[in-house]
Amino acid sequence: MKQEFTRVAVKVGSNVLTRQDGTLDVTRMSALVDQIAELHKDGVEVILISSGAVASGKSEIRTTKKLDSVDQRQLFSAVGQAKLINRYYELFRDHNIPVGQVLTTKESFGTRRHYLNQKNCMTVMLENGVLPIVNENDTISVTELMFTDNDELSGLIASMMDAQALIILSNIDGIYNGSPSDPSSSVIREIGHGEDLSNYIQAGKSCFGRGGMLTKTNIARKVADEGISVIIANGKRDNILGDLLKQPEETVCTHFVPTKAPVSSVKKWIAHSEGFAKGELHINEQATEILTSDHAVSILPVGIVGIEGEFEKDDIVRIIDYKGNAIGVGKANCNSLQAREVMGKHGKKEIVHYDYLYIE
Ligand SMILES: Nc1ncnc2c1ncn2[C@@H]1O[C@H](COP(=O)(O)OP(=O)(O)O)[C@@H](O)[C@H]1O
Ligand SMILES: N[C@@H](CCC(=O)OP(=O)(O)O)C(=O)O
Repeated sequence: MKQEFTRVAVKVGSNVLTRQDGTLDVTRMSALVDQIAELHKDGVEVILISSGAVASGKSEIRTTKKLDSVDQRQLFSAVGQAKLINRYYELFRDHNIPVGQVLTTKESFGTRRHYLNQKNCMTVMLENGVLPIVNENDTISVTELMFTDNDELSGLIASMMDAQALIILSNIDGIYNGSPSDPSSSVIREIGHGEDLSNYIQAGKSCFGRGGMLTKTNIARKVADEGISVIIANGKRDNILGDLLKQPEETVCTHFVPTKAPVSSVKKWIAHSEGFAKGELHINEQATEILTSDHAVSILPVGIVGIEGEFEKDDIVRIIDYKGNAIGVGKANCNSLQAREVMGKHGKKEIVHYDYLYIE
């Protein structure tokens, strides 16, 4: 069945854009740009999340002394991102498509205000026919401030921009039900809600990639659970984007089937904000039971048995069940001092309202 998407996020991994010797594969880039331009002409809004800054900078610079990994990444990405965006600018210009660069950091998703600022920036670009090309700002994102990889970033962008589909292009046809190098394994074509893939995923990743298949599958599931179709496919195959959208049945890929439940914009933001949690709410067995059922409930002080960390009103807090497992995240309705005062008491206002709560 032909897919009728009007807004898609396309993520292109480092290894799709990089030749074996580490140089930028401009032929591949050009082929992908032609395909995206085709979608654009068909009226599909595309947001491109492109890796490749570090890899393309590496081949430009010869360092005289040995650099540590942070210095290398900062140096190569500073040079490489300029080269990458310049290439995209020229390639899209041949199709009369204006492009704009959006460089972001994990921190820029941490507060709702920053989040909405970024959303507004990309919305206004799309409204004016400008194709956003997004990457992490690798020059200033280091260690714990970094995204795991651009899969994580692409999930946030697809969710934030209410894309109907996220297409993750890697150097492999999809997720295999065994080692990809084993001839007896094959690509899993469809993955539904709650399917456990941990037995299939190997720890290895391609030589220029950062996260590997495990982060891809975790992100893919989370995004699909927000109602967005996620497709993992091979960006090195000719005309892959056109084939995925126009003849999906005949095109090899892994499709994470989206859940039907609509998810509000605030909940989508909260779902991806685990990394910004400032504190923890520990809840009792009864509260755990009701929160993990299908009921829409808020977290009341009476169900809280412990509070860790210091947080302000509107900060993100992690929800920990009575067995000590992290089961979700929410936006606190008060600061940690006020929460401690009412903890365990009946008849008090909720600490996390249902609309600002995401349980996995
Ligand atoms: N079950 C699996 N199916 C497919 N690929 C797998 C599997 N387990 C591990 N991988 C590895 O994951 C790699 C893709 O992830 P990654 O290197 O992060 O790519 P990218 O740079 O495109 O994000 C593949 O090249 C493959 O080596
Ligand atoms: N932001 C980095 C890419 C990070 C990365 O390697 O991501 P991925 O392609 O998902 O493995 C860059 O442009 O070099």
